[in-house]
Amino acid sequence: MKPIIAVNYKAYYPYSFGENALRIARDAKRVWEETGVEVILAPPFTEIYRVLKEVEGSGVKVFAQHADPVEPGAVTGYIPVEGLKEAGVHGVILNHSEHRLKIADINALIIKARRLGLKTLACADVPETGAAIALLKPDMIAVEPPELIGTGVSVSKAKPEVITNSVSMIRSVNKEALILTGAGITTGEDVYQAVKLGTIGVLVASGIVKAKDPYSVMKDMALNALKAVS
Ligand SMILES: O=C[C@H](O)COP(=O)(O)O
Repeated sequence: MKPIIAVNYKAYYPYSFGENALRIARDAKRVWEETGVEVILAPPFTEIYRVLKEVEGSGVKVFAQHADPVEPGAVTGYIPVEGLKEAGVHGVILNHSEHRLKIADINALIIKARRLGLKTLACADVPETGAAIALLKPDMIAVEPPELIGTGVSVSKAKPEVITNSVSMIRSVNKEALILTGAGITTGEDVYQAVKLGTIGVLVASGIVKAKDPYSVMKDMALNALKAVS
């Protein structure tokens, strides 16, 4: 199975927006072409259109960072899944630590996304919530200890037990979901360890989005992920 590098742009300024957002998209396309690793980009809502255009024709997938548990209609400022589908994304991140959802809403959003043909990447803070969310059958689950997010101290090195426990707890209730991890991942070595510990890839933000050369970081992560699965 191909390893996955999922890049959450978050809303870093100026890194996540405008020309910078496009640069990361071009870099991702190059990494996908050169390594065949599955690359997922999650730009801010404002950048979805141009990032999608930039990666068109490649294997790079574009996800939204969030969807609101609302039906389309008089819901000013909210983003229903139907709107994301129209925007052309391939999938959506749900329940990120910085944008949490109630479990009932995660369930409803996963069901709706599936009906509309969108993939779901659901996040959890600890292995136990990862297993609870696994019962809802998202396509992917990323377990990320919130205290390590954005620190540059990787979950693979600081809390490897979070990864191994996540894998065993999630697998006890769901044999199919793709398991990712994240928080503080900055190097290829971090990715190598995460995959060796049982995941199929990582969800990364600052280590790529704020890097001087996002291409080199992404490429190193992709090559290490491949080395770990071989
Ligand atoms: O969605 C990504 C995670 O929150 C990890 O963020 P980070 O790579 O900046 O630690």
